[in-house]
Amino acid sequence: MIVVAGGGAFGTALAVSLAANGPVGLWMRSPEAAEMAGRIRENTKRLPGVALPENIAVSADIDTVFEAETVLLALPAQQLRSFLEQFGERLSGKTLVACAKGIDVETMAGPVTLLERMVPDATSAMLTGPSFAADIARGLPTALTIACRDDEAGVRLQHALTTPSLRFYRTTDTRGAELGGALKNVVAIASGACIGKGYGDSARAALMTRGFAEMQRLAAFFEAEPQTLMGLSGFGDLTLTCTSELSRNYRFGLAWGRHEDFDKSLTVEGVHTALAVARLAEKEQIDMPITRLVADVVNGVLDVDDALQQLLSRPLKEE
Ligand SMILES: NC(=O)C1=CN([C@@H]2O[C@H](COP(=O)(O)OP(=O)(O)OC[C@H]3O[C@@H](n4cnc5c(N)ncnc54)[C@H](OP(=O)(O)O)[C@@H]3O)[C@@H](O)[C@H]2O)C=CC1
Ligand SMILES: O=C(CO)COP(=O)(O)O
Repeated sequence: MIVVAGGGAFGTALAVSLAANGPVGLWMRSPEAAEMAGRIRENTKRLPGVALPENIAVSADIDTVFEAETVLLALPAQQLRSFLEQFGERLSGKTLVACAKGIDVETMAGPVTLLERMVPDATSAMLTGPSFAADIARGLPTALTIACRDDEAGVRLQHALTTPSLRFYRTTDTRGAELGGALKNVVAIASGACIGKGYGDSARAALMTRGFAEMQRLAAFFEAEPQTLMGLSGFGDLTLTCTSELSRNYRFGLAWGRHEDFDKSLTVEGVHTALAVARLAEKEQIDMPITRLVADVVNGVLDVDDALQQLLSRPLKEE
């Protein structure tokens, strides 16, 4: 049986979709939340309004994760390392699929890299691509990427995870998949700020394009395949996240641009990823001005208005 570890919006939505194929487990860390979701068949805190099919077994017992052959790890990127520190040994030999989009601030590693380092004898993969939990849970058509270095395991996962509404494309380029998924969140914050500030759609298109150039530069440094960045996990997710108010990263940027508060309990992966990538880019001398400015605003070194102005007044150069 497949077990989804992490009962947030995304984990719950994936479990709902996978339930169309057969029984699936959903592990939540909170016994109270698991008990309630199991009883009323709804995850009211993280994915309200979506009924949980009867063949989803909701549990807070971590043994249900250890008993599964395939585990989808649907935790925020900054939580994955501590989860693996705690439980990694019990996950060896399994197929582990990271569903987080971000770069760990402490180690500057993406989710698959963390899995490979911390559970070396597992088969590590990543599920990514343009997809809102709300859309998946409603059964709307969604195309995703499954990235796995071991292509045979990738084929198995592609078939096991495909449902009538979720369609998986496959790649062995895990590095490109994790970088695209992480970096698009940073550009989405900048895009939200641009719209929130009232700079308009043309300015956003420019930001998205220059942001994509940054993503490609970092990916090239890590020898990721250029076509991965052009695909669902890069360009596809960048487009979705920079243009939809369903995105928390985009809405966080909108609030920045409007000088409004933002709900701190929401997961906004781009904030931490901007800090990690800005440090990495500085260390490796990679030109990533949008990421740098988002990180400067996060760190309180610049205010949003100054950051956007700096972007607009960069030296003239070739495209
Ligand atoms: N939501 C979406 O549309 C999409 C999300 N993603 C990615 O999925 C990842 C998760 O996001 P999402 O589900 O939306 O986030 P949510 O904020 O909805 O939920 C995060 C979940 O992780 C749980 N959690 C946090 N830390 C731990 C831990 N140490 N051990 C166990 N559980 C933990 C939380 O538990 P608790 O409730 O107890 O706090 C919560 O249920 C992110 O990387 C995101 O980028 C990818 C595509 C779409
Ligand atoms: O990754 C996502 C869409 O593909 C979800 O975006 P947010 O995390 O910004 O809500």
